[in-house]
Amino acid sequence: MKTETDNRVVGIIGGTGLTSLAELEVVGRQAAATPYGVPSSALTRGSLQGQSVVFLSRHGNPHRIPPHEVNYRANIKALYDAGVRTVVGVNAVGGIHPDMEPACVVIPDQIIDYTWGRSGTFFEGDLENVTHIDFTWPYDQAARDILIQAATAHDVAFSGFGVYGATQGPRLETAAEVRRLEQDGCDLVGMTGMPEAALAAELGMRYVCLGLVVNRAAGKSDQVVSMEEIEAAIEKGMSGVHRILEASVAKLAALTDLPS
Ligand SMILES: CSC[C@H]1O[C@H](OP(=O)(O)O)[C@H](O)[C@@H]1O
Ligand code: HPA
Repeated sequence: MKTETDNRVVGIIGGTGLTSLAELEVVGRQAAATPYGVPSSALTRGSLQGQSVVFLSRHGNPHRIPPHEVNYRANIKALYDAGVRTVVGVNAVGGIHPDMEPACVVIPDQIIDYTWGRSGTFFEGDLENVTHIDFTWPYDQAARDILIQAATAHDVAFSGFGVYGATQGPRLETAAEVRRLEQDGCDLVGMTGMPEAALAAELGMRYVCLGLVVNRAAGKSDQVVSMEEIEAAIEKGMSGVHRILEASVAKLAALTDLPS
């Protein structure tokens, strides 16, 4: 597996419902190691629509690692070391905004972090300079535009905006917690968006979230959240995620100027 820097390699982090990428023409698998430990899964390098891609399964393959125990630093550093400079984080999310119905794709533009106790920075220890990265726009706008164009061109129902509320999990939220998230301005809720996005930014990588709404958030429908509902939405909506990924990877790789 190549390890030199290659801006043209796109990293895809699969989440719930995406532990592997069946359409990837696999050329190699690497059990990577980093100073922060081992990533959640082996890195799978392959070709997607002719584009060089590295795939990593956030919760492991099979899915065994809960959101609060994911080694986000190892995942991002392993992708970086594999030459990835643009990352698509695929996330299952709960819909808070009325338009965010199950099986709808969402490409958020903002995030609020409610997680705690996670190792959320590469800047620690004996540093010569304390570093405070700019994080005004957590998701890369050029990459967002590419995903939005792909969703439009391929007739995938999507929302091209939204504030992702990142909660600690692994339990789902109470209805009151979701009301508070809504009052804070959150449109969708998930458990893994942070610190993943911030760590990618710390390493100067482009990062974008491709969300799939798998349930209405707690208290936002007549029913409580069930795994059956979530599995049905994944079954229905994941094909749209695959279509967007296939249509986007080459364009994402062509984004050469990395964010500062
Ligand atoms: C009830 S599913 C919750 C699980 O799904 C999401 O994971 P991911 O973002 O990796 O797709 C959510 O964050 C939770 O980890
Ligand atoms: O409702 C939710 N809350 C938090 N994380 C989630 N991931 C999928 N659905 C949800």
